[in-house]
Amino acid sequence: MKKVGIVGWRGMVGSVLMQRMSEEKDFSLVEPVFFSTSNAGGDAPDVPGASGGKLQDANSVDALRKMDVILTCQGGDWTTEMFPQLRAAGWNGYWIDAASTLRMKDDSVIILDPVNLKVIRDALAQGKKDFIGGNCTVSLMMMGLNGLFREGLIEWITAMTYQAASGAGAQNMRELLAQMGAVHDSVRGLLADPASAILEIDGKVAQTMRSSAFPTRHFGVPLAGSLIPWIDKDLGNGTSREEWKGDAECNKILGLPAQGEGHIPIESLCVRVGAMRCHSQALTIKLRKDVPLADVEALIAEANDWVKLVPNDRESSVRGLSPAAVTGTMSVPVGRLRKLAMGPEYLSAFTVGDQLLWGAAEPLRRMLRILLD
Ligand SMILES: NC(=O)C1=CN([C@@H]2O[C@H](COP(=O)(O)OP(=O)(O)OC[C@H]3O[C@@H](n4cnc5c(N)ncnc54)[C@H](OP(=O)(O)O)[C@@H]3O)[C@@H](O)[C@H]2O)C=CC1
Ligand SMILES: N[C@@H](CC(=O)OP(=O)(O)O)C(=O)O
Repeated sequence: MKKVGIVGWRGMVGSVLMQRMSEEKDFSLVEPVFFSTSNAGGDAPDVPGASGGKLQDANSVDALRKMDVILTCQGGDWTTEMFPQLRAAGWNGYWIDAASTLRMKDDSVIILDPVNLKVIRDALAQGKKDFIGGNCTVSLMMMGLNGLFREGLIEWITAMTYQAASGAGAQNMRELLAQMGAVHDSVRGLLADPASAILEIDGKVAQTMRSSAFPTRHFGVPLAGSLIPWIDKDLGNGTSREEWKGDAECNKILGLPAQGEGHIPIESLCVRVGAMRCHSQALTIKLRKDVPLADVEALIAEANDWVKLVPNDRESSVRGLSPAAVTGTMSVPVGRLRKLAMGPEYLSAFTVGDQLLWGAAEPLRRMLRILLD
């Protein structure tokens, strides 16, 4: 059995990964070895098929190099620190990672097997060893539009995103809830009185959100009752790093060139909203040709086991196409599909997905399964 070193298992993405690996009985197929950056020597978690044992030191090259596979959700800083040391020490195992650090390196493959299994298999055949999970927004968009990508029908895309607090980390999810609570607390009395004036309530809410006592340590600004129209670093050219990833990662996942012929331009405007762990995206798609809407729907619906076509009517959309409906599930609904007034090649779509499942943990555990096949 392959020795699989699992790093970052108690973090937010790691916990979801552990959950999914348990559900799918992945632990019984490998010899799992758990690592910690903070508690080496402590008790390893109990998992089906491998109980007991002690946590190994995630900062020890000697301990890590005994592994056949390293599966990490520990974060980019740890990858930056440990990955080069391990490879320099001659370690030749498989590296499966959630962090963005190595995604765009020539030697690495961005993994999303329902979309790019061929790219992954070709890379394995070439002896590549570094397999990196994609950005959550990109992976979810590609799961939803899998059928159109597969048929080569997409000329370009613009994505307007509505990204959940979880994408910024566990502390940010907590802060969003603290902000919601602070807003509610500020008008609790007025809300209890049915005769109170809505403009007074609204004024108090605005005052609370703008006050220095409002909990904004992690987001920097209010998110509850508001939104944040910037995610990740400022690249200095009017785009955010999150927006840059849309184009760069999507093309790399598909094995397409970074620019020029064959490249699919993808423009984004990425926005943080007060959802917990589901990213949503409004997409405008330019098709390479006029394809009947019924054919587009069929291609989307049949592309993989998780995409779900939502009829473009009010009731189906508000019930089935929201973070509240999708959170904690593997489903990637796609709806609001219609041709646009700009011409028969222009299509609108809206998609939602859990950014900790298909957006982060799931592609990693599936990559491990591919290695075990
Ligand atoms: N958040 C997201 O949406 C996504 C994240 N990723 C990537 O995944 C990586 C990990 O992200 P994420 O899971 O959010 O990181 P977390 O901060 O939740 O966890 C990372 C590590 O922090 C340590 N830690 C310290 N205190 C705690 C605590 N109280 N509870 C749990 N862990 C703690 C743990 O290491 P130890 O046990 O060694 O102390 C843990 O493995 C990042 O590289 C990120 O870029 C990728 C896609 C999406
Ligand atoms: N940046 C994403 C989350 C994330 O971790 O992305 P990446 O894996 O590309 O760093 C978000 O905030 O929603």
